[in-house]
Amino acid sequence: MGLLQLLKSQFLCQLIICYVFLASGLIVNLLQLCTSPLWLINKQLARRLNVRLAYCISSQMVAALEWWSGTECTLYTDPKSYSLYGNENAIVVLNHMFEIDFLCGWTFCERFGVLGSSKVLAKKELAYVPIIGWMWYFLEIVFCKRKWEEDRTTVAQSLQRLQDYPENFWFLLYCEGTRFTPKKHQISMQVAESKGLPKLKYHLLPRTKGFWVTVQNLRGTAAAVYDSTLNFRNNEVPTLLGILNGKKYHADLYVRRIPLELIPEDEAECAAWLHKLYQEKDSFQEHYTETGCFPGPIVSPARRPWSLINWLFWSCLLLYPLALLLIQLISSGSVLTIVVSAAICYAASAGVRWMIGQTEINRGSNYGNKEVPLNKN
Ligand SMILES: CCCCC/C=C\C/C=C\CCCCCCCC(=O)SCCNC(=O)CCNC(=O)[C@H](O)C(C)(C)COP(=O)(O)OP(=O)(O)OC[C@H]1O[C@@H](n2cnc3c(N)ncnc32)[C@H](O)[C@@H]1OP(=O)(O)O
Ligand SMILES: CCCCCCCCCCCCCCCCCC(=O)OC[C@@H](O)COP(=O)(O)O
Repeated sequence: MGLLQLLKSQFLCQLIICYVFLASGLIVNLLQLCTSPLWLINKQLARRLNVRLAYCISSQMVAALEWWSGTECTLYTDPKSYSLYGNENAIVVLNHMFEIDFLCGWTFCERFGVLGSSKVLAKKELAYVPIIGWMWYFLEIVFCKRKWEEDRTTVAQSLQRLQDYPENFWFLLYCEGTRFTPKKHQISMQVAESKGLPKLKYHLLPRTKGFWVTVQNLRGTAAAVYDSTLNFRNNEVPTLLGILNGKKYHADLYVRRIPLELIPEDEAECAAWLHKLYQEKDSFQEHYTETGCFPGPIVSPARRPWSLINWLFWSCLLLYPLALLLIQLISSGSVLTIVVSAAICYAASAGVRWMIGQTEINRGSNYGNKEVPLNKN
């Protein structure tokens, strides 16, 4: 292990990174809150400001992936489509198998200049995660309860609000609705069987309603669906804790651009189209397992310095007062102040650990875990 790698694996370094993330995140959340009156006066300006403020938070996590862990991300795509990435609105359909798949998604957003504005159809529980969830509120992220009776109107309304969004955005949709586990896979394949659909090996059966409602409400707003399939080299199982430890991974992403006009408007036909798409995605994963690469040419965009610059900016801004505070604390010699400060540090690190826990599959929800009564036709 090299000296740098040893340094990266030190708890103190990770604590400092988390402190910068936490403190800057709360400052940004506060600034976002201050933009509230602006929404009434100049909504488009408020949106543009929030895109930049959100970038300050999400790009720190991207910097951790790209610059701290040195994780490499390779893009397999058609060079003709490549020039359109970042220059149009798009719906991104991604497989949901890895704890850091959202972070790899963010990395590609960063490389194509749409990180601050990118959106997702997210489970409601994530809205309450401090910093990220609060940031999403100001980004007009679409939340769902994963209860169609309630979601059908709220999701459609939230999507319609994006029709005049002033910046290009990518809208991420995990059609599987939850992360892959062997049990969820087994149950969803029972559902597939009962519906007469072919079995999938690497994906859960996609939930089609969210896709249909998204496509219908973003017609005329988004130009295409980016069908994206992600995998990691050497059967790695990447985690956010691994990233913080400085572990380097290698992500491969295969993206196909599908113009929105090609997607059927009728709900049943749209659902059948999505099922076919997932069968194709499954075959790409099979190809990856067998050959170690996706089909198609590699056109990888280089990482940009902005996420690193943003990170260094916040680190300089926040580490200096922290150092002063520590010096004052130690020189004060007050046991009570030291104990209280240690307790605050402990609470903050427990809070960050809880946030990291939100990304862990073994702490995931029970959605898709329950056997459903099947009507075999
Ligand atoms: C490459 C570049 C990347 C770019 C990245 C861009 C942006 C990044 C931005 C942000 C990154 C942050 C990432 C944060 C991640 C957070 C993500 C999440 O929170 S994922 C969870 C929430 N999202 C979804 O669930 C979306 C998919 N779900 C749907 O679309 C659902 O339909 C729904 C709208 C949520 C409604 O769900 P509900 O369960 O109520 O209804 P359904 O109709 O779906 O379910 C009933 C239906 O399903 C059948 N069924 C039953 N059991 C199963 C099962 N186990 N598997 C599959 N199907 C099942 C059942 O028979 C019913 O069938 P039918 O429709 O025929 O009646
Ligand atoms: C600079 C780096 C500092 C890092 C330290 C702090 C890290 C804090 C990280 C908080 C991240 C919170 C964002 C959570 C995004 C989780 C995405 C996700 O994958 O959600 C799962 C859902 O899709 C499905 O849920 P399940 O039904 O599988 O359950």
